[in-house]
Amino acid sequence: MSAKDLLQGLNIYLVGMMGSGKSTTGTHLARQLRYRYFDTDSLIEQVAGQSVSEIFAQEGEATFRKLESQVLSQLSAYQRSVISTGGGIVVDLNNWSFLRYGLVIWLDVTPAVLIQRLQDDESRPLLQTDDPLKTLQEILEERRSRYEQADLRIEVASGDSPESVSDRIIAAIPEVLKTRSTPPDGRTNGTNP
Ligand SMILES: Nc1ncnc2c1ncn2[C@@H]1O[C@H](COP(=O)(O)OP(=O)(O)OP(=O)(O)O)[C@@H](O)[C@H]1O
Ligand SMILES: O=C(O)C1=C[C@@H](O)[C@@H](O)[C@H](O)C1
Ligand SMILES: [Mg+2]
Repeated sequence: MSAKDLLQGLNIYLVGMMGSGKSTTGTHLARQLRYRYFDTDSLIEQVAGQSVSEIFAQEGEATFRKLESQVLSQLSAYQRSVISTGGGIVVDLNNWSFLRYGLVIWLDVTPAVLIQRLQDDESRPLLQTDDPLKTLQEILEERRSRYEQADLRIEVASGDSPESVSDRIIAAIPEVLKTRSTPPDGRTNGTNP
């Protein structure tokens, strides 16, 4: 049976640090699985009528996080969707009750690779610091235990293309589904962090 058939419509949530490739890989993965594709950052921008950076600057991070949780809760009503999340979605423990509706996949990328991808990118408000590499290292250490709650961890090296990452996710799905139990209400038994 194919990964798509085995999934039976289960959503896939991509989590990981900013720049880990959630949005880029997510579009490939959705295409390969013939799933819908959603990106929580893009949906927040549509709802707010502002960019992520503008929301952080004008409303503050707390407002952004509230919008992020709202968007995530609404997405859990869907099936057959790949959902690329914002890098910080794993921090609020309440968000895990929604992430657990699907299969949670952590794209694990080292800060050294992340910085190569993001160094000229001004669209990540949390990285507008004097030492973005150090900031990435600190944020990763703060969040690592949350990312580790994912059903699957995919280590991504600097030469791995988004297509190859998507292929590896699809190849791993049968094994991950075997170890993931589903109670009668359709939600998973995963232990929240
Ligand atoms: N596997 C890859 N190899 C090389 N470059 C990549 C890869 N995946 C993503 N990139 C590049 O890295 C940058 C960040 O990728 P992307 O926006 O997908 O990250 P993200 O995880 O969605 O970040 P954020 O949490 O900020 O939304 C983009 O310029 C993208 O083209
Ligand atoms: O890691 C983070 O906290 C963030 C990642 C991005 O996806 C955006 O959600 C925003 O820039 C914050
Ligand atoms: Mg993204």
